[in-house]
Amino acid sequence: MHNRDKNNLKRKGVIVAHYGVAVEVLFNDTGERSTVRVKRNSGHVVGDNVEVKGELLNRQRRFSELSRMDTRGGIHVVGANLDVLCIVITCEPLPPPGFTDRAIVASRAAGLTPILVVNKSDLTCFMEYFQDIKRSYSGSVTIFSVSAETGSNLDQLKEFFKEGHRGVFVGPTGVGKSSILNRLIPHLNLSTGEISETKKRGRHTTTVSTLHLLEGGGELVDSPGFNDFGLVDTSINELAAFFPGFEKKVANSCRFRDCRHRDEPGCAVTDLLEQKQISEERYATYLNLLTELEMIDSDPKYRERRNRRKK
Ligand SMILES: Nc1nc2c(ncn2[C@@H]2O[C@H](COP(=O)(O)OP(=O)(O)OP(=O)(O)O)[C@@H](O)[C@H]2O)c(=O)[nH]1
Ligand SMILES: [Zn+2]
Repeated sequence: MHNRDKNNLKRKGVIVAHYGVAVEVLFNDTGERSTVRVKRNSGHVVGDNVEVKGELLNRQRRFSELSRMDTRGGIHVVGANLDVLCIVITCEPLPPPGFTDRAIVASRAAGLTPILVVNKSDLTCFMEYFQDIKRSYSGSVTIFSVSAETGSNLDQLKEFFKEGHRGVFVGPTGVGKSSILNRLIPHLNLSTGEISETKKRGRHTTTVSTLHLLEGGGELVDSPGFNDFGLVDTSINELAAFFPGFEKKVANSCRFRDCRHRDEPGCAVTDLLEQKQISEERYATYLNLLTELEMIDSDPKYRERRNRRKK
Protein backbone atom coordinates (compact mmCIF):
# COMPACT_ATOMS: atom_id res chain seq x y z
CA MET A 1 0.00 0.00 0.00
CA HIS A 2 1.27 3.49 -0.81
CA ASN A 3 1.89 5.73 2.12
CA ARG A 4 -0.62 8.24 0.83
CA ASP A 5 -3.40 5.64 0.75
CA LYS A 6 -2.47 4.53 4.19
CA ASN A 7 -2.78 8.08 5.50
CA ASN A 8 -6.27 8.50 4.11
CA LEU A 9 -7.49 5.25 5.49
CA LYS A 10 -9.55 5.25 8.68
CA ARG A 11 -8.76 2.18 10.73
CA LYS A 12 -10.18 0.95 13.99
CA GLY A 13 -8.08 -0.46 16.76
CA VAL A 14 -7.44 -0.61 20.47
CA ILE A 15 -4.65 1.00 22.49
CA VAL A 16 -2.50 -1.79 23.93
CA ALA A 17 0.36 0.25 25.40
CA HIS A 18 0.93 3.83 26.46
CA TYR A 19 4.39 5.42 26.52
CA GLY A 20 3.52 8.97 27.51
CA VAL A 21 4.04 10.63 24.13
CA ALA A 22 3.09 7.66 21.98
CA VAL A 23 0.66 4.79 22.07
CA GLU A 24 0.72 1.38 20.47
CA VAL A 25 -2.44 0.55 18.56
CA LEU A 26 -3.53 -2.99 17.71
CA PHE A 27 -5.66 -2.85 14.56
CA ASN A 28 -8.89 -4.83 14.56
CA ASP A 29 -8.81 -5.83 10.89
CA THR A 30 -5.30 -7.19 10.41
CA GLY A 31 -3.98 -7.68 13.93
CA GLU A 32 -1.02 -5.41 13.03
CA ARG A 33 0.44 -3.08 15.63
CA SER A 34 1.77 0.40 15.11
CA THR A 35 2.95 3.31 17.18
CA VAL A 36 1.07 6.58 16.97
CA ARG A 37 2.28 9.82 18.51
CA VAL A 38 0.04 11.55 21.05
CA LYS A 39 0.32 14.71 23.09
CA ARG A 40 1.37 14.25 26.68
CA ASN A 41 -1.81 14.01 28.83
CA SER A 42 -3.87 13.51 25.69
CA GLY A 43 -6.36 11.49 27.74
CA HIS A 44 -5.81 8.25 25.84
CA VAL A 45 -5.45 5.15 27.99
CA VAL A 46 -4.86 1.47 27.47
CA GLY A 47 -8.08 -0.24 26.41
CA ASP A 48 -9.41 2.77 24.52
CA ASN A 49 -11.00 1.98 21.19
CA VAL A 50 -9.66 4.38 18.62
CA GLU A 51 -10.04 5.36 15.00
CA VAL A 52 -6.71 6.10 13.38
CA LYS A 53 -6.30 8.26 10.31
CA GLY A 54 -2.67 9.05 9.59
CA GLU A 55 -1.39 10.74 12.72
CA LEU A 56 -4.89 11.46 13.99
CA LEU A 57 -6.24 9.38 16.80
CA ASN A 58 -9.93 9.59 17.68
CA ARG A 59 -10.97 8.04 20.92
CA GLN A 60 -14.35 6.35 21.01
CA ARG A 61 -16.83 6.40 23.86
CA ARG A 62 -15.83 4.24 26.81
CA PHE A 63 -18.23 1.81 28.44
CA SER A 64 -16.15 1.72 31.60
CA GLU A 65 -13.24 3.52 33.16
CA LEU A 66 -11.21 2.43 36.16
CA SER A 67 -9.53 5.23 38.11
CA ARG A 68 -7.15 5.34 40.99
CA MET A 69 -6.08 8.15 43.25
CA ASP A 70 -2.39 8.78 43.86
CA THR A 71 -0.97 9.75 47.22
CA ARG A 72 -1.37 13.44 46.37
CA GLY A 73 -5.06 13.08 45.48
CA GLY A 74 -4.49 13.15 41.70
CA ILE A 75 -6.78 10.89 39.69
CA HIS A 76 -5.44 8.55 36.99
CA VAL A 77 -7.34 6.29 34.65
CA VAL A 78 -5.80 2.81 34.80
CA GLY A 79 -7.65 1.41 31.82
CA ALA A 80 -10.72 1.78 29.66
CA ASN A 81 -13.42 -0.70 28.71
CA LEU A 82 -12.45 -3.18 31.39
CA ASP A 83 -15.16 -5.46 32.71
CA VAL A 84 -13.39 -7.41 35.47
CA LEU A 85 -11.29 -6.39 38.47
CA CYS A 86 -9.20 -9.29 39.78
CA ILE A 87 -8.55 -8.58 43.42
CA VAL A 88 -5.50 -10.59 44.47
CA ILE A 89 -5.13 -11.41 48.15
CA THR A 90 -3.26 -13.98 50.19
CA CYS A 91 -2.41 -14.95 53.78
CA GLU A 92 1.24 -13.91 53.44
CA PRO A 93 1.33 -10.92 53.29
CA LEU A 94 -2.20 -10.32 54.57
CA PRO A 95 -3.99 -7.38 52.95
CA PRO A 96 -4.40 -4.25 55.08
CA PRO A 97 -7.68 -4.21 57.09
CA GLY A 98 -10.66 -3.45 54.91
CA PHE A 99 -8.74 -3.80 51.66
CA THR A 100 -10.91 -6.52 50.13
CA ASP A 101 -14.25 -4.86 50.87
CA ARG A 102 -12.99 -1.55 49.66
CA ALA A 103 -11.73 -3.01 46.39
CA ILE A 104 -15.03 -4.78 45.78
CA VAL A 105 -17.01 -1.58 46.39
CA ALA A 106 -14.71 0.47 44.14
CA SER A 107 -14.92 -2.13 41.41
CA ARG A 108 -18.70 -2.19 41.41
CA ALA A 109 -18.88 1.58 41.50
CA ALA A 110 -16.71 1.70 38.37
CA GLY A 111 -18.99 -0.82 36.67
CA LEU A 112 -16.54 -3.74 36.80
CA THR A 113 -17.32 -7.21 38.14
CA PRO A 114 -14.98 -7.98 41.02
CA ILE A 115 -13.47 -11.45 41.38
CA LEU A 116 -11.30 -12.62 44.25
CA VAL A 117 -8.07 -14.41 43.35
CA VAL A 118 -6.69 -15.92 46.53
CA ASN A 119 -3.06 -16.75 45.76
CA LYS A 120 -0.35 -18.90 47.38
CA SER A 121 -2.53 -21.96 47.99
CA ASP A 122 0.74 -23.86 48.51
CA LEU A 123 1.40 -22.07 51.82
CA THR A 124 0.38 -23.61 55.15
CA CYS A 125 -1.44 -20.46 56.23
CA PHE A 126 -3.68 -20.72 53.15
CA MET A 127 -6.44 -23.17 54.18
CA GLU A 128 -7.67 -21.26 57.19
CA TYR A 129 -7.51 -17.95 55.38
CA PHE A 130 -9.38 -19.31 52.38
CA GLN A 131 -12.17 -20.63 54.64
CA ASP A 132 -12.52 -17.18 56.15
CA ILE A 133 -12.70 -15.59 52.72
CA LYS A 134 -15.33 -18.05 51.57
CA ARG A 135 -17.40 -17.41 54.67
CA SER A 136 -17.37 -13.68 54.05
CA TYR A 137 -17.64 -13.52 50.27
CA SER A 138 -19.17 -16.58 48.63
CA GLY A 139 -22.54 -15.76 47.16
CA SER A 140 -21.30 -12.21 46.66
CA VAL A 141 -18.28 -12.58 44.36
CA THR A 142 -16.61 -15.37 42.40
CA ILE A 143 -13.58 -16.75 44.25
CA PHE A 144 -10.56 -18.54 42.80
CA SER A 145 -7.89 -20.25 44.86
CA VAL A 146 -4.62 -20.39 42.93
CA SER A 147 -0.89 -20.74 43.29
CA ALA A 148 1.44 -18.92 40.97
CA GLU A 149 4.21 -21.00 42.47
CA THR A 150 2.82 -24.44 41.59
CA GLY A 151 0.44 -23.32 38.83
CA SER A 152 -2.50 -24.85 40.68
CA ASN A 153 -5.97 -23.80 39.42
CA LEU A 154 -4.63 -21.20 37.01
CA ASP A 155 -6.53 -23.06 34.29
CA GLN A 156 -9.77 -22.06 36.00
CA LEU A 157 -8.74 -18.44 35.74
CA LYS A 158 -7.91 -18.92 32.06
CA GLU A 159 -11.29 -20.55 31.48
CA PHE A 160 -12.99 -17.58 33.08
CA PHE A 161 -11.19 -15.09 30.83
CA LYS A 162 -11.88 -17.19 27.75
CA GLU A 163 -15.45 -15.91 27.84
CA GLY A 164 -13.98 -12.67 26.53
CA HIS A 165 -13.32 -10.66 29.67
CA ARG A 166 -10.85 -7.81 29.92
CA GLY A 167 -9.41 -7.61 33.42
CA VAL A 168 -6.74 -6.01 35.55
CA PHE A 169 -5.08 -7.27 38.73
CA VAL A 170 -5.06 -5.17 41.83
CA GLY A 171 -3.67 -6.11 45.22
CA PRO A 172 -1.20 -5.19 47.93
CA THR A 173 2.48 -5.47 47.16
CA GLY A 174 3.89 -9.00 47.42
CA VAL A 175 0.65 -10.93 46.89
CA GLY A 176 1.88 -12.32 43.58
CA LYS A 177 0.21 -10.23 40.85
CA SER A 178 3.28 -10.29 38.58
CA SER A 179 3.85 -13.97 39.29
CA ILE A 180 0.30 -14.81 38.18
CA LEU A 181 0.58 -12.62 35.07
CA ASN A 182 3.84 -14.36 34.16
CA ARG A 183 2.07 -17.70 34.38
CA LEU A 184 -0.91 -16.59 32.31
CA ILE A 185 1.09 -14.79 29.65
CA PRO A 186 4.11 -16.76 28.45
CA HIS A 187 7.16 -14.64 27.51
CA LEU A 188 5.98 -11.76 29.67
CA ASN A 189 8.87 -11.99 32.15
CA LEU A 190 7.80 -9.41 34.67
CA SER A 191 10.28 -9.25 37.50
CA THR A 192 8.93 -10.53 40.79
CA GLY A 193 9.97 -10.78 44.40
CA GLU A 194 11.62 -8.36 46.71
CA ILE A 195 11.91 -4.98 45.10
CA SER A 196 14.92 -2.85 45.87
CA GLU A 197 14.45 0.84 46.53
CA THR A 198 15.98 1.88 43.21
CA LYS A 199 13.86 -0.57 41.28
CA LYS A 200 10.76 0.63 43.10
CA ARG A 201 11.48 4.20 42.11
CA GLY A 202 12.33 3.18 38.59
CA ARG A 203 9.06 1.40 38.28
CA HIS A 204 7.09 4.39 39.40
CA THR A 205 8.73 6.81 37.03
CA THR A 206 8.32 4.54 34.01
CA THR A 207 4.85 3.21 34.83
CA VAL A 208 3.53 1.84 31.58
CA SER A 209 0.23 0.05 31.35
CA THR A 210 0.05 -2.71 28.78
CA LEU A 211 -2.85 -4.74 27.46
CA HIS A 212 -2.03 -8.40 26.78
CA LEU A 213 -4.10 -10.85 24.78
CA LEU A 214 -4.46 -14.21 26.48
CA GLU A 215 -3.80 -17.24 24.28
CA GLY A 216 -7.15 -18.91 24.88
CA GLY A 217 -9.13 -15.65 24.75
CA GLY A 218 -9.67 -12.67 26.97
CA GLU A 219 -7.33 -9.82 27.82
CA LEU A 220 -5.36 -8.63 30.83
CA VAL A 221 -4.02 -5.20 31.59
CA ASP A 222 -0.70 -5.06 33.40
CA SER A 223 -0.58 -1.85 35.40
CA PRO A 224 2.57 -1.75 37.54
CA GLY A 225 2.10 -0.20 40.94
CA PHE A 226 -1.68 -0.49 40.87
CA ASN A 227 -2.01 -1.55 44.49
CA ASP A 228 -4.86 0.47 45.85
CA PHE A 229 -7.30 3.14 44.86
CA GLY A 230 -9.52 5.80 46.36
CA LEU A 231 -13.28 5.75 46.27
CA VAL A 232 -13.68 8.62 43.84
CA ASP A 233 -16.39 6.91 41.84
CA THR A 234 -18.59 5.69 44.67
CA SER A 235 -21.59 7.65 45.89
CA ILE A 236 -22.89 7.40 49.44
CA ASN A 237 -26.22 6.03 48.24
CA GLU A 238 -24.49 3.19 46.40
CA LEU A 239 -22.09 2.17 49.16
CA ALA A 240 -24.32 -0.26 51.08
CA ALA A 241 -25.70 -1.85 47.92
CA PHE A 242 -22.14 -2.49 46.68
CA PHE A 243 -20.75 -3.66 50.03
CA PRO A 244 -20.31 -7.44 49.87
CA GLY A 245 -22.84 -9.20 52.07
CA PHE A 246 -25.18 -6.21 52.36
CA GLU A 247 -26.44 -6.33 48.77
CA LYS A 248 -29.66 -8.27 49.12
CA LYS A 249 -30.60 -7.20 52.62
CA VAL A 250 -30.31 -3.52 52.01
CA ALA A 251 -32.76 -2.99 49.19
CA ASN A 252 -35.97 -1.58 50.69
CA SER A 253 -35.43 -3.31 54.04
CA CYS A 254 -34.58 -0.36 56.25
CA ARG A 255 -37.27 1.85 57.74
CA PHE A 256 -35.74 4.97 56.20
CA ARG A 257 -35.08 5.05 52.50
CA ASP A 258 -31.94 7.13 52.95
CA CYS A 259 -30.68 4.97 55.85
CA ARG A 260 -26.89 5.07 56.18
CA HIS A 261 -26.98 2.02 58.42
CA ARG A 262 -25.19 3.71 61.29
CA ASP A 263 -27.58 4.10 64.20
CA GLU A 264 -30.95 4.63 62.52
CA PRO A 265 -33.90 2.71 64.01
CA GLY A 266 -35.32 -0.17 61.94
CA CYS A 267 -32.06 -0.74 60.07
CA ALA A 268 -31.63 -4.05 58.21
CA VAL A 269 -27.84 -3.86 58.30
CA THR A 270 -27.47 -3.40 62.05
CA ASP A 271 -29.96 -6.31 62.31
CA LEU A 272 -27.47 -8.43 60.36
CA LEU A 273 -24.82 -7.40 62.82
CA GLU A 274 -26.95 -8.41 65.80
CA GLN A 275 -27.67 -11.78 64.19
CA LYS A 276 -23.90 -12.15 63.67
CA GLN A 277 -24.37 -12.57 59.92
CA ILE A 278 -21.72 -9.94 59.38
CA SER A 279 -18.62 -9.54 61.50
CA GLU A 280 -17.97 -6.51 63.69
CA GLU A 281 -14.74 -6.08 61.79
CA ARG A 282 -16.38 -5.87 58.38
CA TYR A 283 -19.12 -3.58 59.68
CA ALA A 284 -16.34 -1.31 60.99
CA THR A 285 -14.91 -1.30 57.46
CA TYR A 286 -18.31 -0.23 56.15
CA LEU A 287 -18.43 2.64 58.64
CA ASN A 288 -14.92 3.74 57.68
CA LEU A 289 -15.84 3.79 54.00
CA LEU A 290 -19.01 5.71 54.79
CA THR A 291 -17.10 8.34 56.76
CA GLU A 292 -14.52 8.59 54.00
CA LEU A 293 -17.24 9.12 51.38
CA GLU A 294 -18.92 11.76 53.51
CA MET A 295 -15.60 13.59 53.63
CA ILE A 296 -15.06 13.26 49.89
CA ASP A 297 -18.60 14.47 49.35
CA SER A 298 -17.88 17.66 51.21
CA ASP A 299 -14.87 18.32 48.95
CA PRO A 300 -16.08 20.36 45.95
CA LYS A 301 -13.35 18.96 43.67
CA TYR A 302 -14.64 15.39 43.92
CA ARG A 303 -18.30 16.30 44.11
CA GLU A 304 -18.01 18.10 40.81
CA ARG A 305 -16.28 15.14 39.19
CA ARG A 306 -18.97 12.79 40.39
CA ASN A 307 -21.79 14.98 39.17
CA ARG A 308 -20.10 15.22 35.80
CA ARG A 309 -19.90 11.43 35.54
CA LYS A 310 -23.55 10.95 36.47
CA LYS A 311 -24.70 12.74 33.32
N1 LIG B 1 4.67 -19.60 48.02
C1 LIG B 1 4.24 -18.81 47.05
N2 LIG B 1 4.91 -17.67 46.76
C2 LIG B 1 4.44 -16.90 45.74
C3 LIG B 1 3.30 -17.25 44.99
N3 LIG B 1 3.08 -16.27 44.08
C4 LIG B 1 4.04 -15.36 44.26
N4 LIG B 1 4.88 -15.73 45.26
C5 LIG B 1 6.05 -14.99 45.76
O1 LIG B 1 5.62 -13.80 46.36
C6 LIG B 1 6.56 -12.74 46.13
C7 LIG B 1 5.88 -11.53 45.51
O2 LIG B 1 5.41 -11.87 44.22
P1 LIG B 1 5.15 -10.78 43.08
O3 LIG B 1 4.56 -11.50 41.91
O4 LIG B 1 6.37 -9.95 42.85
O5 LIG B 1 4.05 -9.89 43.80
P2 LIG B 1 3.31 -8.56 43.25
O6 LIG B 1 1.91 -8.63 43.76
O7 LIG B 1 3.47 -8.43 41.78
O8 LIG B 1 4.08 -7.43 44.03
P3 LIG B 1 4.29 -5.86 43.61
O9 LIG B 1 4.90 -5.86 42.25
O10 LIG B 1 5.19 -5.33 44.68
O11 LIG B 1 2.94 -5.22 43.67
C8 LIG B 1 7.64 -13.36 45.24
O12 LIG B 1 8.73 -13.73 46.06
C9 LIG B 1 6.99 -14.58 44.64
O13 LIG B 1 7.90 -15.60 44.33
C10 LIG B 1 2.63 -18.48 45.32
O14 LIG B 1 1.62 -18.87 44.71
N5 LIG B 1 3.16 -19.20 46.35
ZN1 LIG C 1 -30.15 0.71 57.38
